[in-house]
Amino acid sequence: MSRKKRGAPRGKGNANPSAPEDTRTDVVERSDMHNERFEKYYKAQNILPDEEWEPFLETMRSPLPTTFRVAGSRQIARLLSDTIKNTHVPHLAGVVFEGEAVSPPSQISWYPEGLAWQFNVSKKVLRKSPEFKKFHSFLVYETEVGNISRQEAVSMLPPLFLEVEPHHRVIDMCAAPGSKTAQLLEALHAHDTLTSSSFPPGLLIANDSDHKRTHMLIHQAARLPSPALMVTNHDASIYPALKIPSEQLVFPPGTKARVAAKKQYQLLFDRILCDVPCSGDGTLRKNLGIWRHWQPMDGNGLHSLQVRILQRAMRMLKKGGRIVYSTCSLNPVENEAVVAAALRSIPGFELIDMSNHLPGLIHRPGIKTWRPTVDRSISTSFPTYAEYIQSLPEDQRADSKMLESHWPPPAEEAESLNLTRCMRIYPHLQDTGGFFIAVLQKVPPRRVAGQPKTSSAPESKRPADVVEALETSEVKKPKLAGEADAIVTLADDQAQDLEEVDDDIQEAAAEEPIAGVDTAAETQEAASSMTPAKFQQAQRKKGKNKSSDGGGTYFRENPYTFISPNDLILQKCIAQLNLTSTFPASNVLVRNPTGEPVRSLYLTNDIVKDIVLHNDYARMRLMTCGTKVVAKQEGADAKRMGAEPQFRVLGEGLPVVLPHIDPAAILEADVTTLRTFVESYYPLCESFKDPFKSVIQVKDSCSYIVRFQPGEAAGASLTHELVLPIWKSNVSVTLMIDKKAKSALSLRLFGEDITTAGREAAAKKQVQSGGGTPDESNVAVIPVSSLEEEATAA
Ligand SMILES: C[S@@+](CC[C@H](N)C(=O)[O-])C[C@H]1O[C@@H](n2cnc3c(N)ncnc32)[C@H](O)[C@@H]1O
Repeated sequence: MSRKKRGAPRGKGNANPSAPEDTRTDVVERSDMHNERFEKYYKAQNILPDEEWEPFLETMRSPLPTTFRVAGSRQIARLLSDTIKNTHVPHLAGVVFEGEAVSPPSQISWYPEGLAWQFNVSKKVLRKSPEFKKFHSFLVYETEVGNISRQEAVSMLPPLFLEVEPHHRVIDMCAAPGSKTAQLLEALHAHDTLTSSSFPPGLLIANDSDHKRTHMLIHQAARLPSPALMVTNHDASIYPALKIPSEQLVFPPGTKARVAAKKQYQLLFDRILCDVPCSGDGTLRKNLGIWRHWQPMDGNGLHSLQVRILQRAMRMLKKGGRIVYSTCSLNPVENEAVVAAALRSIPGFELIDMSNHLPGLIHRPGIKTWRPTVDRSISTSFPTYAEYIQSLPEDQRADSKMLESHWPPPAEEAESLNLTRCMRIYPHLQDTGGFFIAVLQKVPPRRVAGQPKTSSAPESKRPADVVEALETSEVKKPKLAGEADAIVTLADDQAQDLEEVDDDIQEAAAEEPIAGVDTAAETQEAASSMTPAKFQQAQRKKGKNKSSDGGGTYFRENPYTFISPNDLILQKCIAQLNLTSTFPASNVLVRNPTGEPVRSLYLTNDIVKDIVLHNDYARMRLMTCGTKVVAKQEGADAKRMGAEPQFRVLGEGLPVVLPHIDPAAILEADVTTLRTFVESYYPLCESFKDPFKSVIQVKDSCSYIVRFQPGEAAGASLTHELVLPIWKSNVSVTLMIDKKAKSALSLRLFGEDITTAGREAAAKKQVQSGGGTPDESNVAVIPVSSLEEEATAA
């Protein structure tokens, strides 16, 4: 019988960002895969017709197929997907392991352009079958370098329903660990080419309330460096209103320039993802411990936070904008109930029908009625909230943890909310996890013939009494450790900030700055009249008086300082790296207490710059923004050259700066040259063949960019050009890419890991498996180290 480890139910630990992750690893046998409460509760919810109940449970008990997405820019993704289709799949077709046929990977039918794959192969096959072993190491390496993202199939859905475009302003409210953030970033960078990254005009803010988990986001995002990315660390339900300068907006005719220049506007978003913390019972197939611990009060307890996060998102959305609300729970209390509560409390939104958006995706409509339970054992349930409240002794009513919004709205209203437009994904339908998605739209401005574009459209209001009834009833019940109150009161607080900036024309006409937020003038004044260190000190002081959001901890990150385009070091860098006049020198920032360009330079696009300049970074709880493109070369070689700092383009930042590098400064090379670079850490200049050898030998010690042209040689076929950074020392040259990226490249080009590290690892394995002493000629003398260390040593 197979033994499985228990994983952390999604959202359990997440709901409380300060709660430690559940890392217990108790073992769950297949015979333990039953939970009476689960079955009783979901049968009562009527989520499935009777005849589907057994297939549903049976699928829940079977292992989830391995699924992955080919990531990166579209062109890279297509290329890699073609490699899988044309090289790996034929190689894996017809594999027989221990007498049984094993199916090769197949494309997920509903994923656009066939860029997502799945296979159902046991670990034993992956480890022991030579064919699958090779495929497995291909996956491992490509995952390491960010070209492949292992992600549950259903988790790929929300970004697809958001339909992000490069100009969109997007926020991912609960983003960590960041698999969906990566997808959103890819959509923002859809116009990238194989070798260079675009500067999309749009924005992606990836937020998570858990400070530690925001570092996962930063790590994940480093795989697709973007000048349009910001990572913040806030409680999404009270996400602060961010300001952008007025120049970004169109003013109605007649607006005085003085008024326009003074005005700050709240940044509203085109697309918002609310992939909220949830009880996670849709992940039962991989988080087997849920079988033991599932109980309905988890969902009941999360409902309030989920509503508040969705309400906050609705307050931050542009007219015509779109929100995707998703959970990996099947519980209507965390799904339709949340959507209904949010729609009832904030007018002007509607659920949109996207049931045909992904042909091939099988899903079921949202449900219009459900039956919340009020105790762990599901022994009591009430058809309506009123009946439930009546059942309680009067002195206990105020302490009840259940809200009216846990119950379905009256039938007629449930109908008018179009809850059936929500989408439920059940595991047995397409061999996936369980999932829920709702797509909400803020009703777009209605254009009246002859009216100017900036005019405000009338809100499509739901009957005021309905909304009021819901809000009043919720306000009356402070429950769940103060959460219930917050559903409405927090949203209302912020509504004062936000609603007046809802319509373009109103925004432009209003003279008053947004209530409750520092004005940009204040921030700019503070920033310009203080050194960054003093500014940070002032923030610290502020922090002492008022505990911050996002976990209530004081915010300790370094400040962000945009350096002058005329800064001497920046100018030197521009000259050294042969950057042309198109390089956006005024969008370069540094992150350190002094605000000097001492180590690394980051590049942002204009909207990120505007946000950083007009908002207090500590109030934003900004963890990072833009992308690191240039770093000071710290090696002995650089030091030998005197006090003059030397800078080099970072591999991760190269696609972003490449369009701004003088083409004449880019060195040309072929596949044979590439092989020499891949085979050793520091190939001597003389070990290359001409013409590259003569070119590199006479170069000064410095950072250079090499363009490797497509071609076939040295046992490899390079199908597309490759542009990589190198560092030239006195007599040797180093390829400045991470050693894992180098191994991945080697595998892709040469079919094996010919890097020093790869050969060392293979030799070690050979010794361990009793294969004898490795062939000395194949083993490098230089110990395996990270590339940063290698570069330093160079
Ligand atoms: C379901 S996970 C998100 C998964 C993520 N979207 C992805 O695709 O990788 C929920 C996340 O919400 C975060 N979270 C929990 N409460 C939050 C809150 N109040 N505000 C923002 N994030 C929160 C958790 O830390 C967790 O990372």
